[in-house]
Amino acid sequence: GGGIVIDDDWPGYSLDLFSYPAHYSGDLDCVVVPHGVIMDRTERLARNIMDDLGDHDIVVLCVLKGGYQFCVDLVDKIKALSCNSNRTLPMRVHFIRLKSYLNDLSTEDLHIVGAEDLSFLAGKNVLIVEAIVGTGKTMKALLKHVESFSPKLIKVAGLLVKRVPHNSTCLPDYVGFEIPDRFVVGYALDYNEYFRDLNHICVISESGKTKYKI
Ligand SMILES: Oc1ncnc2c1N=NC2
Repeated sequence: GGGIVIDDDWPGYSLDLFSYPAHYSGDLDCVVVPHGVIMDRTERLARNIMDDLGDHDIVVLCVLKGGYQFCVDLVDKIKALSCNSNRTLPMRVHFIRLKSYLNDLSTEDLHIVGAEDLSFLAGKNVLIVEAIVGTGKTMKALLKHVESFSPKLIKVAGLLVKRVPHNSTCLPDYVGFEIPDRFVVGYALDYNEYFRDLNHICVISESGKTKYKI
């Protein structure tokens, strides 16, 4: 399923109801997903993942940069489950870099850095962890690349899935939230490298886009 569905016409939470860095005041419109809700949803995703993949070595493939916070928290939740159950398994984490955004526009060229040799994936359960899936183009290219190293199976965990026009069918296997097609920042999601130090997932304001435009 698509996780927690946030409708297009939902106005979001007022920033006055939450704590957030003072240096971003005026740069954000609203809070879409508060940090606490992200953590609770991630805890349940961890259980679903363990139910499906918990029988064989897992290699987590963290897609940087935006995915690092979700990956840290998801791996922590999986570890917590592992040490409380007799069914434990070694889990490795590998980091790859996808760069495909300048300002808030997706650029055509997708280059995968740090994924040159993934031969250690052969025969493993691979969990690709990505913060946000839009058109699915990036995800599709990455899946094709990972498949070429013949893993035992590949699953994808996406914290956010954006409802975008002509989005490709490839939806993550584990979805945190389905959100409207608006540019969000926070929880390691950036706009020109800013807002990664924001805990909540928020919609950037027009003045914020102007302020940090490259
Ligand atoms: O909304 C977004 N915010 C940050 N980064 C990305 C987004 N969509 N694709 C990449």
